[in-house]
Amino acid sequence: MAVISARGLTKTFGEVKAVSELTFEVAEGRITGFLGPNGAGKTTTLRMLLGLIRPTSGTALIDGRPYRELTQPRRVVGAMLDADSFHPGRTGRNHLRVLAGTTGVPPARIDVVLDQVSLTRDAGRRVHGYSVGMRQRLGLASALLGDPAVLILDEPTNGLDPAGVAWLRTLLRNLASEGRTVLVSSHALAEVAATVDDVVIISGGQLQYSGPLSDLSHARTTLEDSFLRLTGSAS
Ligand SMILES: Nc1ncnc2c1ncn2[C@@H]1O[C@H](COP(=O)(O)OP(=O)(O)OP(=O)(O)O)[C@@H](O)[C@H]1O
Repeated sequence: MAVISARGLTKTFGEVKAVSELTFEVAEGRITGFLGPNGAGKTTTLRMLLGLIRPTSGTALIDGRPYRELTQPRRVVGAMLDADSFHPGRTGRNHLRVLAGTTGVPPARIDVVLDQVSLTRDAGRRVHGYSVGMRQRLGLASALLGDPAVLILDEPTNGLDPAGVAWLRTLLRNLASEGRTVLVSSHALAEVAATVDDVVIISGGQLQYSGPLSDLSHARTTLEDSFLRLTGSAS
């Protein structure tokens, strides 16, 4: 059974059909890139997977159940959608402490995830003084706090410097090799090509491709070539 599965997933906002009849699966133990041009419907899809908005029709399942029906959702799924949603007056460590308290995660996990994202040294600083990359790392730490089997990350490389991007690539690979399911949306196609096993590409809310990266990009065709062709965005 696929760990993440979308079946006929559709969302309309008034006149706008943001996501249309989307069907795809995301396998465990692999990194899957979720790609599409601006406005393609990626964030809307991720928000439906995470139970933040209700599909107009179709289903979004994690471990065979809608997110809202998972008994301990934070322990099953770690998500990073908006890395800028922290209380600015809290320190990084306090943010994680509050999150651990509300989600029933053992406090001992706080030091583990701070170390995992290399934020231990800055954990006592208030978030309003954090750089963009440090906020991204805190977002990742929050996603990892419940030691989840599934990670859903929206643009996690945003604001990371080149060393940070390389670090994230290794982190995601390690998480996948532990058997976790990793779904990552991104516009950074060269980085995606260097990181993922599978890709799901959408455009105009509709599925354009779902499958192994190796079927899309090879010696003469880059992921960017395929993306531009599949999404009709070639100029
Ligand atoms: N709450 C909302 N109300 C109205 N329209 C919305 C809402 N959320 C998203 N949309 C519309 O749905 C479409 C898909 O938006 P979405 O944010 O999912 O795209 P995206 O692929 O994540 O884009 P980007 O790469 O620019 O972040 C867009 O036309 C957007 O304007």
